[in-house]
Formats: sequence, C-alpha cells, structure tokens
Amino acid sequence: MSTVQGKLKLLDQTRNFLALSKLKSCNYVTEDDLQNSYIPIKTHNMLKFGRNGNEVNVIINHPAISGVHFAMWCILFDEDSFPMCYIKDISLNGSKINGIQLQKDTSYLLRHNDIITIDDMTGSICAFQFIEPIEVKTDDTIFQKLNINQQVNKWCISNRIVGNGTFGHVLICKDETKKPNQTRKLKSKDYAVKIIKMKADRINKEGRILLLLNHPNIIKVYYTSMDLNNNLYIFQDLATGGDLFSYLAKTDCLTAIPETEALLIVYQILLALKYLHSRGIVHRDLKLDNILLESPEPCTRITIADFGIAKNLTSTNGRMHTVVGTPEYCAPEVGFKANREMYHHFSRAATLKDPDKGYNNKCDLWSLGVITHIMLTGVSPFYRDGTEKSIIESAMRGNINYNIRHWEKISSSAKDFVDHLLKVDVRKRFDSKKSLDHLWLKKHRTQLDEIYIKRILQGNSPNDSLSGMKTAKNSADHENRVSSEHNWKRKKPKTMVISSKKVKLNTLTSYAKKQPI
Ligand SMILES: Nc1ncnc2c1ncn2[C@@H]1O[C@H](COP(=O)(O)OP(=O)(O)OP(=O)(O)O)[C@@H](O)[C@H]1O
Repeated sequence: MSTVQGKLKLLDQTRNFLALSKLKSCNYVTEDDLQNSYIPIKTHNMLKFGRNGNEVNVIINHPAISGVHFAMWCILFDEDSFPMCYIKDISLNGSKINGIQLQKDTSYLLRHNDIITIDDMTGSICAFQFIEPIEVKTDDTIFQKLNINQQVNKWCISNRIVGNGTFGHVLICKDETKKPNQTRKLKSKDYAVKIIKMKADRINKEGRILLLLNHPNIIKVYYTSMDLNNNLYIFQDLATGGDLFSYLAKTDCLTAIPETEALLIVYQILLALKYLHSRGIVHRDLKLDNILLESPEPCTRITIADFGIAKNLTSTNGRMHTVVGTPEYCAPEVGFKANREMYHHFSRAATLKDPDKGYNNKCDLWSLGVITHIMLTGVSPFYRDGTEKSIIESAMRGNINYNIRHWEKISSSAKDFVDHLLKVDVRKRFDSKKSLDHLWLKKHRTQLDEIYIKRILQGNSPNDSLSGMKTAKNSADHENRVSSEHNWKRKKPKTMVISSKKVKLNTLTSYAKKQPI
C-alpha cells in the first residue's frame, strides 16, 4: 500500500476548476478529497494536474492551463526517513511557488506551507498550499547530531536528508549566490551535499574523481570541502527521482520493469561506463542504490553516484587487488571469499593474496549484469538465502536459471545480453563498448539515440517515447507497475521457492539494502 506523505490544500476558488480524470486505474484522488479540499500526495504515484483528462489525475478546467501543467511525486528513501515531495512544471504559461516562477522542466523540493499558484493575465487561476507531515517541520537538530556545518562557503545546507549510506549522509542544500534574480525571477534550484566523516589521514578520493568528470549520466559535482571535524562535503546535483532501488521496491519485493524501460536505463549506464573506463576510472560499487533518477517515471535521465570506492587506474598498472564492493553485485574475480579468514588481511578492505591475479574494469560490467537481471525479472541472480557466503558461492558458479517464469516474457536478445555480462570468465565477458554493440541495444539504437537526445539531454517530456520500441512480446510487468497500490522500504531478506519442481532457488526479489565493504 502506498501511503499519504503530504497534502495539497485547495485555496480560494480552486475547487471550482477541478475535476477528477477518468484515469481510475492509477488515480487515487477521490471526489471526497476534492470536497474536503485536500488532495493527498502518495509514494509511488505520479500526480499530474492539467487540462488533458487522458493524461492527468486532476483536471484543471481553464484555457490558460496546459494539457499537463505540473507533476508532483513523493520519494521515501526508507521507512525511517522523511518523505520528499517534489513539483515539476511542464507547462506553457508556468507555475509559481510563493510568487516566484518555476523554471520549466526543473524539479523543486516542496516545503511546508509553500503556496503553488497558476496565474493568467487577470491574476491567480488556482492556488494550492502544500502541507507536510508534522515531524518534517520540526527536525532542526540534525546539525548537532551529525556535528556538521550549516553553511559551507556559498552553500547553505538544510535539515532534509535525501539518503543515507554506510559512509555518508546526503542532505538538500542551496547555492546562496543563486537567489531568484530580478530580471528572470526564477526560483533557484535545490542541490544535494554528501557528507562523509573521514579518518584524519584519508584523502578526498571521491571528490577528486568526481570533479574530473563531466557526463550527463554521472552525478555532477560542483565543489568539495573539508571542515575542522574531518567532515568531507561533496556538493552535487540533486537527483529528484530517488534511486533505482526505491523505484523498483514498490511492494514487499522488487518489481520488474518493462523491457523497454530497462533498456533505456542500461543504455545510459553503458554510456557512462564507456566514458569512465576510457578515462581509466572504475566505479567498483555499481548497484541499484547508486543509480539515481531525475524523476520516478519511465524515460527519465539516470545518473551514477557514489564514487566512494572508485579507482583511477591511470596511475597504476591497470589492475586492482583490493577486495571492495557489495557482494551481491560483485564480480567473482574481485575476490570476495565465502570465508573471511581466507583474506590476506581485512580492515575496511581485503587484498588479493596473489599479486598476479587482480581484476580490471570489467567488474563494473558484471554489476551491470546483476542490475539488468533485477530490472528485467525482479530477481537478484545470486541472492540465494541472502547470506554473504551463499551469494559469493553462487556468483563464483555463475549459473543463471533462464527457465524461471520471470524470464518467460523477456526477449532472447535481452537474455543474451545479461548472459554476456554475467560471465565468470572475464575474458569472455563483454566490455562497455562490446555491450553497446550487442544486438539488444543495436536493434533499437536509432530510437534510443532519439529519446536520449530529446528527453535525456534536452529534457522534453513526450509521454509515449518508449511506445514505439517493441522488445518483449508483451510486458505483464507493465500491469504490475501501474495498477497496484504499493508500500516499500529497504527490506529484510527472506526466501521463496520459485521453481515448480520444488527446487529451492531462493533467488529472491525481496532484500535489504546492501552495504559495501
Ligand atoms: N545527488 C543525490 N541526489 C539524490 N539522492 C542522492 C544523491 N546522492 C545520494 N543519494 C541518495 O543517498 C543514498 C546514499 O548515498 P551514497 O550511496 O553516495 O552514500 P554511501 O555512504 O557512499 O553509500 P554506500 O553505503 O552505498 O557506500 C543513495 O542510495 C541515494 O538514495
């Protein structure tokens, strides 16, 4: 079940212009909500307002309103975090927050009591007040709790946490120099800052690598800084659609997405990997949690984040020997051992015993294979009973069972693609260039490029961009995604029998957020 995470109060005469669309299957707004003048904003549901009843949830009947005027959604990182509600204007005439014009196609975090208005020449057509759950408004203790600064250079950090990891907290911040300027009068963007408690002698590797990079599918970093308490601040773009884990975790299990949608995500990840690998950089911790979305819908731009254990190989001999990553996504040659006593030494990371072995940038392609497998089937290929030992042993064997029902509707070229990435023998595994040339991508390359340029790079929002691409015969997953009511959180592992022959595979869709080593 999805839950209400915020509300829009209808102000003034707004109610008179509103009607519910016929999109019953995915419209959770009811006549009662309109009568009571409160529209709920729920997790996992894009809420669209506009004039076109076939595309929006709430119709605003007025000639100055665009077909789809603005969209809202809510992201909840996990069950312990505060919800983040966002708004994106996609209209011709524009929308305002507290009287300040929103930049078209840009997402803004909504704050308690924000007033959203749509105006025409004569004044305000409709007005909504955003109401946040009570706890969000009052939590100002975060700066003391984390022992961090609220102001760093020109950046002002807010009390809102977008995500937490093993090493960092990610908070919303603003660039103070970008106050709405008088001529354009546009609302300034929100940014994110990742704050990591560093050991005294540690250098800022993550910031250093990220500052070198400039690619549409890699999170853009603007500035890094260290304070007197050894907190490292990495100021970067805010990904307003949450991460891929949250996007897929709509029920107790991870849900598969349609093949076309997965294809566009894979394409973007591959473009980023090709860029990274050609510069000698290996990510080494690709996983669902580190793939960020611009908005939680198909055809969105994705960015790769978390370069905390990335390696710049230009200064080495091109091979790595440190055992790092997250076992579930980690290539066998990286050297995770089912028995930790087998490690040469083990602090935060272990080192491979045999200096001749080592691994190269193809470890990222294995991780992409795992991610693609999950997106297409909802199943994590080597998860077994969820213990580190069983995951590692299963990845070493590398056997993928393509006979489970989850693969039934997936095209043979998609299966073949996954198979070429999840090759235990590194020599047989595709690199990023070969992967981009694989039939699964190649046969849709023209459409992928078209969508990439129009939607990803230019940010246009046609709703049916993926409809022309016929990959699988049909996609039952599609129905899963639009119809049901969902509730999600970062889950505890559990097991499930998925073979009709009663073979216990336990490759389960429901699992906890994985911590890297
Ligand atoms: N720029 C961003 N915009 C929005 N959300 C973000 C951003 N960066 C990170 N996040 C969220 O915060 C979470 C934690 O961030 P990140 O993975 O960088 O931290 P970490 O401590 O390195 O995590 P890990 O435990 O994977 O090493 C991510 O999974 C994501 O949901």
